[in-house]
Amino acid sequence: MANEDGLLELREQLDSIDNKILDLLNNRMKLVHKVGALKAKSGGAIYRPEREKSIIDRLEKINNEKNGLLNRNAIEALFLEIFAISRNIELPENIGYLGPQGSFTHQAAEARFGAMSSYVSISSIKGIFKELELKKIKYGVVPIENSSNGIVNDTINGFSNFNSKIIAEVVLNIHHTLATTCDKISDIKKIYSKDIAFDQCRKFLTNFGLDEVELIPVESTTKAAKLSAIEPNSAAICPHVAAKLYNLPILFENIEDKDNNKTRFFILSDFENTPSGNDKTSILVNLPDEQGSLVKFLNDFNDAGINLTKIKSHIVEGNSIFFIDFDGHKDDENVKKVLEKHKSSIKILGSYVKEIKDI
Ligand SMILES: C=C(O[C@@H]1C=C(C(=O)O)C=C[C@H]1O)C(=O)O
Repeated sequence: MANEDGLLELREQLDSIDNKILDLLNNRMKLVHKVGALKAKSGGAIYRPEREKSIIDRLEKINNEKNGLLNRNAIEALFLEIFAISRNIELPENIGYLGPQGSFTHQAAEARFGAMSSYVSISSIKGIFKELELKKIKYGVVPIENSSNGIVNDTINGFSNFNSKIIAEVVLNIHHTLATTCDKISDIKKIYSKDIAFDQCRKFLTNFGLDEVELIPVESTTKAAKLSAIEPNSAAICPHVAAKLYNLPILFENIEDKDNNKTRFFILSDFENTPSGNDKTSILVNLPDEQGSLVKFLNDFNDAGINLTKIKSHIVEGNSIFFIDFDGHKDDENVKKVLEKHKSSIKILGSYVKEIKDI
């Protein structure tokens, strides 16, 4: 009983702290509302990733100085949700993601825009670029590359044909699950998934004798979960969110062969970020078909002290183009000069806060 009394007392203290947190959050939302009104007057962007990053950096620093119990991940999880709710109070805006519902892109969108936002599932990457251009959505979330399968061609094509800007990147660890209503692995007679996911889970399938059962490729892992949920003796290889969506029990988690399977996503919109001090820039480059043109181009970056972090070649309508990432913001003095010199062969896709995780 003495213990129980102690519990009641602690719970009273927690209740009183929660009441204060609620009051503080409401005060914060009142200020956010005023920021929204100012932005409405000036036409300023609602989502300011560089400001959000600087808030999280500041809070992490204070937390560490005070030996707080929270780590960066916890601070980020709490505050990204607060920011997402704040943005909805400033102005609710639609977010389009490459669907279907429960896809990894949906998961990436939720990681940045939180639970309260209004999401639209769009069935193709081109469709996302189109909806952005028509202003039917304010933000679009698309995959750009995966550590096992490389660059996503449809996204590069979208950048060549449309003018949306990259305003943020999100890197997700990709985990697959084996989800099924079967109690035993030996009851599974067929498995639904996307062909890429079968490839990424080969070892697991062989080790559990599942390479002999029928593997049925479908267009999405969400569809795989949906089909398996209603079909006895079947299973799905799908993300956690997709299994949850169809109440499909998860038999095994993290069944992918490589445990560092990551996908990088871009958040697209119609505005440009101001520098945050820790940015990356992405460009598309279409160089003249002459000897040494790529070497000369890259040398100019080197001479300006710019660190190139990625270069991938890609074919668009028979032309070879390069997708390049480098450290820095397009408005940094050294970057500006190089971009200006090559402006006829470059398309700037956006400058955005660099994610800590990389692929
Ligand atoms: C309130 C603002 O708008 C948004 C919400 C933020 C917040 O809740 O702190 C921060 C940046 C913006 O994404 C702002 O720009 O200051």
